[in-house]
Amino acid sequence: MTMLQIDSLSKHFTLHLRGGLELPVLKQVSLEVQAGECVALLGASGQGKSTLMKCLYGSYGADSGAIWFDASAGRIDIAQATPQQMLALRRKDIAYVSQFLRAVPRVPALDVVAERWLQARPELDADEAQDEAREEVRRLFARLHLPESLWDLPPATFSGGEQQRVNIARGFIEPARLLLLDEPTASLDAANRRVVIELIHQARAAGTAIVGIFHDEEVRDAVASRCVPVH
Ligand SMILES: Nc1ncnc2c1ncn2[C@@H]1O[C@H](COP(=O)(O)OP(=O)(O)OP(=O)(O)O)[C@@H](O)[C@H]1O
Repeated sequence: MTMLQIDSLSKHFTLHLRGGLELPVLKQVSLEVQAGECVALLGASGQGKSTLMKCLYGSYGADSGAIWFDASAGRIDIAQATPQQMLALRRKDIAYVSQFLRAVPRVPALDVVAERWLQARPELDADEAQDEAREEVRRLFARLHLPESLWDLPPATFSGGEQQRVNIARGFIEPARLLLLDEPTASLDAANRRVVIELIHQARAAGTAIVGIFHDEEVRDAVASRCVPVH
């Protein structure tokens, strides 16, 4: 089943500090991703891999082209989606794991991740379901070897690798239809890289379509079903 269909997507940036110079970044990119596939984006630094990911997450608009996504509420063109539609997609259907954690200050790591589990279940009473959500998160934190002493603390002061694991937990706690992974293992040790590889295999088996940037070749070889150059 085609989960994502990118049709002739183009995007440029206008460099206002350089007299309005136009920098074309994505030039007629087309790509189809099936449910259960993991597509690794390839390309030298500056070719537009992260820009493409941000277009898929709806953070950037496009100049032309379409991003057809098979959302749970029906097919939608992400390139044309309204901010409200994008927020709804991000609550349940699309997850994004970037290298850096962006979390609301002072919220404990457990709740940063539990929030995603709860958002995907709007039918539940958030107060009543809180314990179940936290239990799910505890299991995943333990699997990712995140020290228990950190679970109730806000992640702002965590190390890079600890923050990345909170980010990974948030991306994987709830199976999304589309999962975007931007260097998910960049600051992890070998044991945690293996856990992330397992999580990616599980997500694929559950039918998630994955698009990722993996500079680590071993990880890329272990998880990608296909590699696609971006230029
Ligand atoms: N918001 C922006 N405004 C202007 N130029 C930008 C912006 N974001 C990215 N660019 C430029 O677009 C090009 C593509 O950047 P992008 O981050 O997508 O590359 P990348 O392939 O992900 O690179 P890397 O592998 O180094 O992360 C670069 O030349 C970059 O300078």
